[in-house]
Amino acid sequence: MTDSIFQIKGLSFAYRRQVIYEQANLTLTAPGVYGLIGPNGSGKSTLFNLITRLLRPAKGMILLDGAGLTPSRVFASVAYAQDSSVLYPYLTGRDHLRFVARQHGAAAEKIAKLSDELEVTDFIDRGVARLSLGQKQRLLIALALVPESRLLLMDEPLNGLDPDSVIIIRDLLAEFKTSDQIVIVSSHNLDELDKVTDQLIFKVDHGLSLETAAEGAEARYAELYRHPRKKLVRHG
Ligand SMILES: Nc1ncnc2c1ncn2[C@@H]1O[C@H](COP(=O)(O)OP(=O)(O)OP(=O)(O)O)[C@@H](O)[C@H]1O
Repeated sequence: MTDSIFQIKGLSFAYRRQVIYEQANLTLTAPGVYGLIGPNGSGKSTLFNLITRLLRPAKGMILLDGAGLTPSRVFASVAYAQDSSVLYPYLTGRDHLRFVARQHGAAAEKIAKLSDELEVTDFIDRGVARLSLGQKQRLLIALALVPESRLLLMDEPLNGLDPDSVIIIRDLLAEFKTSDQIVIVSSHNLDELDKVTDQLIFKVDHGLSLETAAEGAEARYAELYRHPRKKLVRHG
């Protein structure tokens, strides 16, 4: 019997010879918002792809509420706001939202509510190919929120967002602090992460480390990853 609600046990994964995870472990015991932090290319998107089974681990288990994440459990319990390449360029935002709502048996009013909250209503009937990066980003987040999944993964949700949109997402994430959903958000915007959570998951070496960074995400980031600047050699 375990009191973990989300657990990664002995996860190993490599792209050919590039090891990304080696015996990585992570245990989350409470719902809420968690920041996922690591430098470019360290393996954050890879982790989301492993959780959602878009990639298969070489070793290890990923458990949600004590049970392994099979494809049908991923469909039922995990929402993934990936990058905008998953959108169909010739379909509109409304087409996407209706499709996801139908797949998950969500009510039509949900689409209107989320469109309103994420301010996608103005461009909801426009083809995705004609949307800006920030508009696509807001649509992706609205899509991920349709099923009210137990586990919500957001890969760089603040990418390309203007300050107003950042505030919308920040307010939205704040609401998850008290819900029974588990939200894992990867972001390089450490100031924004600090505003929504102090529960941070750092990619360290080939593992994961859950910490409450009392001194803030940026200070901890510097300790973990920043290399001392090379001194400039002056000639002459
Ligand atoms: N399909 C793939 N085939 C081979 N290598 C890959 C593949 N996808 C990612 N990688 C490599 O794996 C490493 C981890 O990539 P990943 O996209 O998970 O990092 P990330 O932490 O999400 O990066 P970023 O912060 O830049 O988004 C990188 O070195 C990347 O080049």
